[in-house]
Amino acid sequence: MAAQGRRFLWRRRRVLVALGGWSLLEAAHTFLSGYGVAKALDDGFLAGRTGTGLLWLAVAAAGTLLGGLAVRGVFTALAGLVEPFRDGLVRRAVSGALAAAIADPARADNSAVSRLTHQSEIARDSFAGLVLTARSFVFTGVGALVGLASLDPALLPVVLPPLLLGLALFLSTLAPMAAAQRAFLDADEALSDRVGAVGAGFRDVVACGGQGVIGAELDRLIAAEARLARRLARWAGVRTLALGAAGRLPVVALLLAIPWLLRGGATAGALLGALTYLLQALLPALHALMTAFGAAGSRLLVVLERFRADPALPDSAAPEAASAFPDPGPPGAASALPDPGPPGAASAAPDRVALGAAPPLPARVLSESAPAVPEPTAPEAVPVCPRPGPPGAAPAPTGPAAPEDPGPPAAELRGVTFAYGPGARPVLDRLDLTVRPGEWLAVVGPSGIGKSTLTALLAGLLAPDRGTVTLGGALARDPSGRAPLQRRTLLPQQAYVFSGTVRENLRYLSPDASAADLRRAVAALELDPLIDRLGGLEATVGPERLSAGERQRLALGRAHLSRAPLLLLDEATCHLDPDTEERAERALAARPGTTLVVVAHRISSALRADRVLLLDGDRALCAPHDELLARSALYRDLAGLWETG
Ligand SMILES: Nc1ncnc2c1ncn2[C@@H]1O[C@H](COP(=O)(O)OP(=O)(O)OP(=O)(O)O)[C@@H](O)[C@H]1O
Repeated sequence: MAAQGRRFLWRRRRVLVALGGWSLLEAAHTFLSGYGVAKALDDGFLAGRTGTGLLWLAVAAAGTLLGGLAVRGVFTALAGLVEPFRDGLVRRAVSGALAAAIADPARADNSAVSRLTHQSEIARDSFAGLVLTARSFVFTGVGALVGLASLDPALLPVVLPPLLLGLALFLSTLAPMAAAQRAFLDADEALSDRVGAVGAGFRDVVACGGQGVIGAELDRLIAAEARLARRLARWAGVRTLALGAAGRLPVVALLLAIPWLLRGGATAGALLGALTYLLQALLPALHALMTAFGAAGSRLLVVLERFRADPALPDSAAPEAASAFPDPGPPGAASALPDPGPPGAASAAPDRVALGAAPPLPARVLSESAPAVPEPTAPEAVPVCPRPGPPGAAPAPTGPAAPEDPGPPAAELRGVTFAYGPGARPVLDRLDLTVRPGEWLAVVGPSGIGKSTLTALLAGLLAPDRGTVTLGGALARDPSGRAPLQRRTLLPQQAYVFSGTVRENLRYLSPDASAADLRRAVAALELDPLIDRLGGLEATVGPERLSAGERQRLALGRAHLSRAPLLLLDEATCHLDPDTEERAERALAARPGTTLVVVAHRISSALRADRVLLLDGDRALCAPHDELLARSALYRDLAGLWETG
C-alpha cells in the first residue's frame, strides 16, 4: 500500500509543489509571529522606541494576513489531491460491484456499493485532514525552529529534546492505537449488523422462541465492544500524555532554563518570542496533528483495508484496481472479474416479517354477546364460532379424531378486543371463538381485516386489550408477557431459515427430536427430494440460497417436528403450488393431536378445513364452507375472486 501511495503522490507532484509553496507562506507567518514580538520588545518598547515596537508588531500582524492567504491556497491545492483519491475509491467500489453482479447475479450485493461509497467519503475526509495537519505541523515547525535559531541558537537545545521525546511517545502509540481502533470498529459493526438483523426478524425470533439464544449472543457482542472501547480509551490516555509531553514540557524547560539563558546573553524579547512560538504555533499544530493521526489516521487505515477486503471489489489479481490510491484510469482496469467471496453476513439474517404500520381499518366483529338474531339487513349472518356443542353437532374433523372428552378447547377467545394503540380503532372487537382440539380452522377475510392480528393473539405475541385468549385452558400469554412456545407453533408468511445445516433448521423448535421423528416429518412433508437436492441433512443452507417456497417447506417440516399441539399457519404456504400446499396442510392436520389454524391463501384451503372463520369488519362468521357460501355475500365474493385469481 505504501508503494501505491508513493505512486499516487508522484503522479500529482505538481499539486504537491503548489501545496509546498502555499505552506512556505504558512512557515513565514509562523516565523514572523515570534520574531516580530521579540523585535518589538528588544528594539522597540524596552529600548524606549515605541514607534519601532509598533512597527514590528505590525510586521507580526502582517504575518497573520500571510497565514490567511496561505490557508486559502492550501485548500485549493488540496482539492487536487483528495478529490481524485475519493473518485478513484468510488469508481473502484462501483465497478467492483458491477463486475461481481455480472459474474454471479445471484450474489450481487447492492448494499456493498452504498457501504463503500459512504466509506470513500470517510476516507476522503480523513485523508484531507491528515494532509492538512501533517503539512501544517511540518511547516509551522520549520518556521518556529528557524525563528528560535535566529532569536538565540541556545534556545534550541532547551526546547528540542522534550519536543522530540513527546513526538516519539506519540509515534509509538500509532500502530497499537490503529489496531485497537480497527478491532473496535469491527466489533461495532458486528453488533449493529446483528441488531439490525434481529430487529428485522424479531417476530420470527419470538415466534420460534429464540429470545434466549439471541439475547445471549447480543450480550456477548456488547461485552466484546465494551472491552475494546476500554482498550481504545487507554490508548487515548497514552496519546494525551504524549501531547502533554510534547506540548507542555518545552515550555516548562524554557521557563526553568531562563536564568541560564539570561546568563548566556539571551534577551527578554528572545524569551518572549520563544514562548510565542511554543504556545501560539507549535502547541496548536501539535495538538491538531495528534488528534488527526489518532482519529482520522486510524479511520483511514481501517477504511482502506475494507476496500482491499470487500467482496464487492475486484481481488488483488487486478493490482491497479485494487490500489488503495486508485487513479481514474481506463474503465478496463475495473472490469476484472472479482472473486465475490463468501455471502455477506447480513444475508444470513432472519427473513423480514413486518407487522405493517398502516393505520388499522375499521373492524367491528360481532360477538356472541351481540344480538343472536341476525339483523334484518344482514340475513346471511350466522352465530359466531359457538363453543363445542353436543356430540354430533360439530362437523367431523378430517384431522386426528377428537377424543371422547375433548377437555378444554385447543384455543379460545372470549370477548377479545384489540387495537394497535390506545386511540386506534380496534382491529378485533369483542370476538368470541372456540377451536376444538383436533379441529382444522381456516381464517379468511379481506386484506388488512385482522387475520394476522388474530394469529398473533392466538400465539400469545400480542395481548388483548380486553377479553382473554387461552390455549388448552391456560392463558396464551402469561402475565409476564411470555408466549407458550410448547403449546403452539406459528409459521408466518416469510419462513425463517437460518444459516446452518438442514437438520439444524428442521430441529430448531425441537432440538431433542429423535432420528425417527425427523424421518417421519420429512416423509410426511415429502421433503426427501428437496433435502437430496440441497445435499442431505448435513448440508449447510442459508436463506439466500433457497427459494421462498423451499424456505416455507423447511419451515413446515420444522412445524411438523415440533411438539406443539396447536399449529398456526399465517399464509405459510403462499409460495407453494396448490397441490403441494394441499399435501402439506393435510400432513400437518394428520399429525397426531394437532389443531390447525390456517390463514387461507386460496379458497381450496378453506374448502378442506372443518370450519371457516370469516372476518369482515362488522361481524365475524364461523361455519363450514358450504354454509358460509350460502349465507355470506362477502364469502361468495371472496371465493369468486380466489377462483378467478
Ligand atoms: N404493527 C401494526 N401497527 C399498527 N397497525 C397495524 C400493525 N399491524 C397491522 N396493523 C393494522 O391492523 C389491521 C389488521 O392487520 P392484519 O395484518 O392483521 O390484517 P390481515 O387481514 O392479516 O391482512 P393481509 O391479508 O393483508 O395480510 C390493518 O389495518 C393493519 O394496517
